[in-house]
Amino acid sequence: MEDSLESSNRETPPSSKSSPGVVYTDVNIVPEHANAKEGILLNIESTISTLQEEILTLQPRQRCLDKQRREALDKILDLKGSIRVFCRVRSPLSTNNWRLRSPPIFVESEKIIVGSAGTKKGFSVDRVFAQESTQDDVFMEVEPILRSALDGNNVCILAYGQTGTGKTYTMEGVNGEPGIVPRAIEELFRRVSHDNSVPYTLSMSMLEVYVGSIRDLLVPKQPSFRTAALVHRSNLSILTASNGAVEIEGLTDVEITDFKQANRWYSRGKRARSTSWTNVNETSSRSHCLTRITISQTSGVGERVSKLWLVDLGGSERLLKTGATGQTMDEGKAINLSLSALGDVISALKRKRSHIPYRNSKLTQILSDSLGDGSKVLMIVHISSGEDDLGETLCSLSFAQRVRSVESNREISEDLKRQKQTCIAELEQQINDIEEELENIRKQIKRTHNLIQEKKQLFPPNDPTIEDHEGSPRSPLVIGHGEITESLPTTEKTAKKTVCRSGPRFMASTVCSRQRQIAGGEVSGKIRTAKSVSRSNADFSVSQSFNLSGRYVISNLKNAKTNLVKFEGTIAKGRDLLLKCKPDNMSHNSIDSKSSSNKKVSKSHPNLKATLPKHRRRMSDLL
Ligand SMILES: Nc1ncnc2c1ncn2[C@@H]1O[C@H](COP(=O)(O)OP(=O)(O)OP(=O)(O)O)[C@@H](O)[C@H]1O
Repeated sequence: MEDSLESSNRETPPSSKSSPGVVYTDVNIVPEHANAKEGILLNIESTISTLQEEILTLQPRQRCLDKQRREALDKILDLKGSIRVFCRVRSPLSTNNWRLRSPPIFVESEKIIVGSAGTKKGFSVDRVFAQESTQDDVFMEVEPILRSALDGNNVCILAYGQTGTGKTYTMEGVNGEPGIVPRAIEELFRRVSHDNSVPYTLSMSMLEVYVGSIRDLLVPKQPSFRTAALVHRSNLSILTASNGAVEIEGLTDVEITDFKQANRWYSRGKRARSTSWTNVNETSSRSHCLTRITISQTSGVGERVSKLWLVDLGGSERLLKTGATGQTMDEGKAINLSLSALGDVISALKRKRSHIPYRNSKLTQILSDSLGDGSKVLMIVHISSGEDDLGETLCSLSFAQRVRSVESNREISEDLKRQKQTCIAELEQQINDIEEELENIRKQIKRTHNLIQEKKQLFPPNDPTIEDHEGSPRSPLVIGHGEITESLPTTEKTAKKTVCRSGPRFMASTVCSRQRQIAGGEVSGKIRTAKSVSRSNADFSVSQSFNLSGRYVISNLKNAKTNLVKFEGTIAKGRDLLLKCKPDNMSHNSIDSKSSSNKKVSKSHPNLKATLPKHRRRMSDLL
């Protein structure tokens, strides 16, 4: 038997010993050399396939851990309560020698005691930030709720309080001490760029509710827009879908791709806010300012959209004290009315009333899908520790108490409180452990990806598919002059890039743009029939946005299709030729790649969320 094999080997002329998948372009290359190279190549192919399998085994674990993390976070937020109230105290507003008097406010970690006229009154909140608290301290407590927004829940963070007590300071911050909004955006980007398991798209809108009207703060300022835009920005109306989802007609919604860009938009919005001078604050906000970050994530089960509302409420004020007259007084009255409506809504939600009075103000109407079931609400009540502000401080704390009413009515025992805290601490530890393991998995996946890339670099970067496409058939492996050319050009990852992500992750088309692209004429038709004072402006913006995103998506799909045709053709040839060399490996690779690239195509066709608004304008191209 051995003899016969040996003799057959001896008898076989060198040329016929070559693999059908190998072309010798240099006549001087001896077949043994070629065989050795072929062996190396197959070895590399096999290593790549092992590495790819390694990634495939890590990914389910990653998903499983992520699910466990979400569940633990949900439990924490449930234990803490879906509507929470913090209180931030600042030094007295008035400059009247306040240091000489004893401050009327004493703070504990979850309680504020106000002493007045010989009596003391205690108010419980979820967390108190004393005067010396920093922006970091506040953000640390806020941060977990942001994770909840990334997990798909609607989240609402509101700054409430007497005028001049630091609401804008907490939300916006000042130079060198950024507030919650910029920090939250930065944190979202940090988390999103870290998480390679799900593609996210973020977009941003800003509006103010000013004396009962809604104004778009991000409306573009190009001269051609000016007249229409001025009308438009103060005449937005609220639309509520049958499932309760809320949208604001014609509100500018910009896709944000990184923190810097988002910050530029945020600065633009801040500049457009209505502020004026009052006795207590030189730049008093005369409106409620709402920043909305829309988070869309695409996973195997479809698209999930959540909203993060960051709200700097107008100051609650005693009109006499602020010295407001005329327009400023009207603004103050409007602010007070809508704050009272907000208190009613939150209180009704806490008491699980069947009727929630959302429609009593524009503010509560806008936030109606982000205050109720499944949403997380955080209200930061601001107070001044000055004696002169005692009246307002008591009002604000009573408001806080009302918002927390149900829980504070049945004060839980110390024992139960301790148990709850232990449980929360355990869950937090669990989350930390999970995040540590997730981080290791992410690193491992990244390392493996890099290794795959390194292995691939052993193949020169020629693109054999181009020649195939042009009718010059090419064998999958070309060995000549010591060169090794990769025959299977497209890996799972590059296929994914071509089809799904020809731009950076955040540049992926948004739900709305994709929806518009598919719904096409239907969308513009709907917008045209919508009642809007600046209808022509809205139409223009929408169609402009549609054309841009439509062209972008269509060209991507065309490229993807062409690449797939090339890819499949090459794989078929490669498979036929290489099956003889190493059938198992090759068939496995090619089938894998093919099915995964098919998946990418269907993935690039988004699973549309029908309830999403079709009228939002995307202006990222204007930046
Ligand atoms: N905790 C704080 N530490 C330092 N400075 C603060 C703090 N809180 C507020 N300030 C400063 O006090 C001034 C008034 O604060 P801010 O404008 O944030 O109040 P506000 O509650 O938003 O008022 P309004 O309701 O009138 O808009 C600002 O100059 C702000 O920088």
